[in-house]
Amino acid sequence: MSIKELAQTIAARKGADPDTSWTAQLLADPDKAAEKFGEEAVEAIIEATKGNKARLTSEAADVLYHLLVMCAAHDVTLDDIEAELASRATQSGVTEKANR
Ligand SMILES: N=c1c2ncn([C@@H]3O[C@H](COP(=O)(O)OP(=O)(O)OP(=O)(O)O)[C@@H](O)[C@H]3O)c2ncn1[C@@H]1O[C@H](COP(=O)(O)O)[C@@H](O)[C@H]1O
Repeated sequence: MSIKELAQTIAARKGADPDTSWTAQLLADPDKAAEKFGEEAVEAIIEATKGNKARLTSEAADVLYHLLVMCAAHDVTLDDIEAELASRATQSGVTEKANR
């Protein structure tokens, strides 16, 4: 699944029944979504320092999923994040030229 498809799936869970959807449960509780993101980030750091590639891949997927859910809980979309990244790419190009 692409990150775009994952973000669309998460957005479609807004207002869904929290009893049948983990995503809906987190979207209904933004602080819990933030807490889960923090836990997953720490788990990814631990696997990275252990050098376990398979476990890091799994934890990285958890991090991406929970990051998108946390952002969606605050109405921050993948488009918003991509726009921010695009603006940085432009800024960094300017900085690079200025440093030449
Ligand atoms: N990518 C995910 C995803 N990754 C993790 N999780 C859930 O997040 C919860 C917490 O994950 P953890 O790994 O922390 O689980 P844990 O029990 O703490 O296990 P450990 O890692 O600590 O050992 C679990 O219930 C996982 O099932 C996810 N739940 C949903 N998705 C995606 O979201 C879609 C919609 O899901 P629902 O909202 O559940 O329909 C799914 O089809 C998936 O594509």
